[in-house]
This record gives sequence, C-alpha cells and structure tokens, in this order.
Amino acid sequence: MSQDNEKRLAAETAAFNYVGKSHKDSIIGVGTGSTVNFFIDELPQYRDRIKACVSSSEASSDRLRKLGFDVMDLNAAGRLDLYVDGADECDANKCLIKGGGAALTREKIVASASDKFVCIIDATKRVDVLGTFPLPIEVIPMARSLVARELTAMGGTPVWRDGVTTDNGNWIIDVHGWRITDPVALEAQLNQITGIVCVGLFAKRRADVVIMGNREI
Ligand SMILES: O=C(CO)[C@H](O)[C@H](O)COP(=O)(O)O
Repeated sequence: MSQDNEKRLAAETAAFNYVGKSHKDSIIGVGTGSTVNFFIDELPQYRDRIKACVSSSEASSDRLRKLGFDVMDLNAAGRLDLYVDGADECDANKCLIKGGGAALTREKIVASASDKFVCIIDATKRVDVLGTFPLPIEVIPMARSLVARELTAMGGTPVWRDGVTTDNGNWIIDVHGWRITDPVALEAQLNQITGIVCVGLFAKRRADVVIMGNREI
C-alpha cells in the first residue's frame, strides 16, 4: 500500500472509531499535516457529532472552515475530549517527534488540553528509537544562536530552518544526530533552555492511541 493510502486509512479509522462514536456536540481538536488533511476531509460525514473544532494551525483552520466547520479558540472551548494529529516519528511507548510542519507549539498545547490524543501515522513513522527525523524546536528569533550553542554543547547538530516562520512568529531549529533513548528526560532538559518556546518531543504528553493504517498499535 502506498504511504498516502496508509495515511488515508489511518485518518478514516480515527474518524470512524473516535469521532463517529463521540457524543453529539463534541469539540474536536485537530492537528496539522498531510495525514490530518485526510482526517479533516472525513469530518463532513460526522457533522452531526461535531459542534466545533479547535485547530493547531492556520492551515488546518482554513481547511476546516472551507468545509463549513466552526473553529473555536481553545480558551473558549475548555478541555477537549479528543485530539487527532499525525507525527514524524513514533516509538513503542507512543512518544513522538512532531513539528515537521512547524506547528509543534500549538499542537502540544491542544494535545495537552485534550483527554485523548489519537495519533495517526503510516508505517514509515514507526521507529525503535526516536531521532532519525531531526528534532524540531521552536525558538524566539533573537535567541536562535544562543539556543543553537546550547544544543551543540548537548551533542546535537542544530540546523536553522531558514525561511520558515511559525504561526506564532517564531523560528524553527532542527536538531540532527540525536539517538533519543530517554525522551522524557531530554524533553525536560530542553524545556529548561532559555529562548526555547517548545520542543517537538511529545513524551510527557505522548499519544494515548496510535493508529497505523487501519489498526491500533
Ligand atoms: O507535526 C506535524 C506538523 O507540525 C505533523 O503531524 C507531522 O509533520 C506529520 O506530518 P504528515 O502527516 O504530513 O506526515
């Protein structure tokens, strides 16, 4: 099966199993990326279940609005039952690397505000050890070099994603060369560095459910 078909299948499965079985008038948290785009395209079938969505990016908000869904501010929505998003890598403990689409900060916020985080992936995303995909880190622009020096001192190879500005007006550094055997500890350590807004390591708030193709793993 092609990668796109696996993404589509995971998206359909998540929509059927989790949105289709949610209560009427649910507010659904929606992530960002090509796998999530397939998920968004499934949502009109479940319109009777969905009161509104909370989105993790301007791109997903636009796509949701074009399909006629209300996109709510998270502050007005309160706690969400469900958040559905993709990932760049996923390990056996459901820890993730995210942020390939530069939406990691809002993704982590909406995931943290949700009771259930359903992650939808294709088989290329499933890894034994996180880190082959460079770890995205959102930084305050003036702190880019400061943060890069700290990351180098920690053994990483930081590369500025030149030309990309996040929805929050910040920049992204991708860290190459790490074999992340303790994601919880690394996430906590990186969160201490001044100038980092958010780390694309989802270990403390990891996925609750991972759907790869048409099955939960
Ligand atoms: O974290 C993300 C965006 O910031 C995406 O979930 C991640 O990059 C996966 O994207 P795709 O579904 O296009 O492979």
